[in-house]
Amino acid sequence: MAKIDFPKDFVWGTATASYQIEGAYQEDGRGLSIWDTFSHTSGKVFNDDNGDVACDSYHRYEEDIALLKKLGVKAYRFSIAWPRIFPQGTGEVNEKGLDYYRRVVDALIAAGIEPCVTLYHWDLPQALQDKGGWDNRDTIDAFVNYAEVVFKAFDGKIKQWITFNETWCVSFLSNYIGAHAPGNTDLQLAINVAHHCMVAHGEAVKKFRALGIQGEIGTTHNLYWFEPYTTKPEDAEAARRNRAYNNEWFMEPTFKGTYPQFMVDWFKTKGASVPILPGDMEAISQKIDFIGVNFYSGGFGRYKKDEGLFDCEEVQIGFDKTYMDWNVYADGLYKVLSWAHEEYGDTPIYITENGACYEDVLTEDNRVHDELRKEYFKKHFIQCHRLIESGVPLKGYFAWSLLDNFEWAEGYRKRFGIVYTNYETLERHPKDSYYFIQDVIKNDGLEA
Ligand SMILES: OC[C@H]1NNC[C@@H](O)[C@@H]1O
Repeated sequence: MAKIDFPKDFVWGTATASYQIEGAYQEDGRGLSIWDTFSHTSGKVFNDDNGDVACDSYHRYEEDIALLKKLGVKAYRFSIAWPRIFPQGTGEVNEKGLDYYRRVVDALIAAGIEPCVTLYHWDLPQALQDKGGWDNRDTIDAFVNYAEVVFKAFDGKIKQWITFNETWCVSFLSNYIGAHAPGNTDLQLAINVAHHCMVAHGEAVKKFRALGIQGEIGTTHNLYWFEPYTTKPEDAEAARRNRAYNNEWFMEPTFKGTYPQFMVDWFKTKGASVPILPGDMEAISQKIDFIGVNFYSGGFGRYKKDEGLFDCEEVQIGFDKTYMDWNVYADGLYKVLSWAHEEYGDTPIYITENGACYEDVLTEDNRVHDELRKEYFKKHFIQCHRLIESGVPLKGYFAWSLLDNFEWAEGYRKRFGIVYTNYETLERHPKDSYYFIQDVIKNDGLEA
């Protein structure tokens, strides 16, 4: 065992999202989001769980910030709920909604913690969905209007801005696979949504620059590492399509202003095409100050005719699995970020989410001995160090998540937190993984 050291300026943080932790879904003028509608529709979410109360962070944010301070993080990534700022998506600003985030941001700064804010982490105002949501290009302007109000309200206080979280989830998971809100299952619709979200990202970056807002802006994509199970060309092609679904489809437009042609051609065979208007690709590929990458897993696959969207089937090769049935594939983190750096250049990278879900047991003395989650973090920290050593501009890491919270369609049964949330009492109890990360931060590294 030897100690591996991280740079002193490496940014350690944790991440959450508004709908998953805040609760208070009708408080202080908040409008309904698509996730209120989806979770209140029976059968959509495990156990018909919803985010009405969640972790009640709307009222308990000071407890959360005390946990962050004790953890020793330099930054805290959270998202702003668009429906708190614009209950109807556009129109009248709800000052009480802004006031909540003013309280959170001021408390973080007082605790010496940098706020890192995601503008869109999936809670689209239902009023906009009623007019077509992200399929309607008007939503692009509504997003930029919302972004401008928030940029101006927090200019000089929030210095790291993320436009979108996981545009793949907003588009394909929510509008083709249908597992997330609003729950559509149409490939062309999903491609439209992905495109309009990326245009909205670019237009918000242009607005950020035009207003001269202090700080840095980027976006977050969830990248996945997926390799061919054999050296057969058909397996390589199938795996490449499956990987590009999460990766190139979003990274190519963001950094090169074009869609990957092999995927455009593939989608054409499925009867779908990208609704590009003049200026869209130039907007999408606005220079960004950093790229956020959420990484959880990866795998291996091979060609199988008519299997899924890409004639590709996953091959199980014996990875350990998390409670989400995701492969524990830490090498995949090294591979995907090395690939991103090689393909897209030296834009600084932040891992804006990484973490694992396991079945946690709270002991009589309110401890959670989550050895598997500690192992997961340790394996991925080692890969982060390997990436830095290899010259990849990895600048920070945000553990998902600070708290057990509303895990979307899985409801509350799936726990990702380094702090256990008792959903009956809303008490928070740091898990062993919290203390593990606290040590890593304190010592700028770990024994590996
Ligand atoms: O599934 C775990 C996380 N993945 N990325 C987006 C977050 O909102 C999820 O909880």
